[in-house]
Amino acid sequence: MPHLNQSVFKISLIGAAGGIGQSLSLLLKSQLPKPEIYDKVELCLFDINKDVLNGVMVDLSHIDTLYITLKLSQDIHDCLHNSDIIIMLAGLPRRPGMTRDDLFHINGTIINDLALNIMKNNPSGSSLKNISIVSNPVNSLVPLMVETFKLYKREDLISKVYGVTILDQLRCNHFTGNMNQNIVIGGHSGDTIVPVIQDNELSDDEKLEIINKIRFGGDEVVKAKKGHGSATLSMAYAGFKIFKQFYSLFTSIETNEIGITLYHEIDSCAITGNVKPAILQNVRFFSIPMVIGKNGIPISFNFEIFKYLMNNEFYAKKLLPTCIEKIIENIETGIEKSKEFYREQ
Ligand SMILES: NC(=O)c1ccc[n+]([C@@H]2O[C@H](COP(=O)([O-])OP(=O)(O)OC[C@H]3O[C@@H](n4cnc5c(N)ncnc54)[C@H](O)[C@@H]3O)[C@@H](O)[C@H]2O)c1
Ligand SMILES: O=C(O)C[C@H](O)C(=O)O
Repeated sequence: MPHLNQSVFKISLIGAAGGIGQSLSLLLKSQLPKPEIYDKVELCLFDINKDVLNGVMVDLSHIDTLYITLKLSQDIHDCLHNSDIIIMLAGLPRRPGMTRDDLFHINGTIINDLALNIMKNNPSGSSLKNISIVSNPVNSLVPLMVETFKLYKREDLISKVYGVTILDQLRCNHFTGNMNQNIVIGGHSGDTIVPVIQDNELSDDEKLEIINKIRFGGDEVVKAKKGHGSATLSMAYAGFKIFKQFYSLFTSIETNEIGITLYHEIDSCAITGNVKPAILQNVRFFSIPMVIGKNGIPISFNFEIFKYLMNNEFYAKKLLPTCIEKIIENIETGIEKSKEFYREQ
């Protein structure tokens, strides 16, 4: 709950000096509306690249949304302490020829450190409501963080961890030329991305052509940037859509729940809603439409789309089994690594 005197809603951006970090900071500082149940918003920026971060901070500070203050954190503890939303953008982006899984070795270590620091700075009962992971590989980093919280018996944090997969939805809208008809579920890399194209006019081959454009949209950007990183601008725009929704959930009076599609643990026992389909029996994490309540935790998952998918051979026999095989492998990679880190600590 906000404090009575000058209550502050704190958003922490880790990796704020990077390509996504700069653009997303701009959108948050310039576009977030005044909070209704807090007096002000603090955008807390952290990055190991202090020189760039300082420049970004000074630059952004001239934007005249006076109810949003900026803070450059010198250390991660200061940035995470008393946070309401933590947005994780830190880590290596891909270069041409790399897969997202190739980033796991380095970004996995960064995520593990972050998980330990989140636990240190946000005791049970703290204001923390949301931890969103943008860094890649999302499919493995989310399980790594969730499992770390489990190993340290911080169950209070588990359901607040989300993987940001919305860029695939934007690409789906772009490549199909349709904003509302098709949803994207699964994970966030190659075959684990499952755009559900419900257009009876298209043959399976025509659908597959569009699906592959969506699946490899990230590669298209990496190639076009010629070694200068991966998607940053479209990611910042996509991320802002999600964070604006979370912000409204937590800071406005009227919004009591939000409907959103994110990568999350789908085994949480506290969840009600329609039953997890049999085909996902061994899948612990998946991106699926869900409803999130005021405390930042899913109220229900919506597996409705599986009725369509299981009656459609193209999805039931081809796309889903390949997605599931790969996503289970990615999840295992994250979980095994968290156990390895735990044993070493
Ligand atoms: N989920 C998605 O859809 C999606 C989309 C695009 C990019 N990404 C991923 O997001 C991540 C960031 O991408 P980017 O283009 O902004 O990269 P970038 O290299 O431009 O920025 C990353 C920033 O992280 C900082 N950093 C590195 N280690 C850190 C640490 N331990 N603590 C704090 N800061 C640290 C760097 O100094 C840098 O400023 C990458 O892993 C990329 O693959 C995900
Ligand atoms: O492709 C990447 O490595 C970045 C991101 O995951 C994307 O989909 O653009």
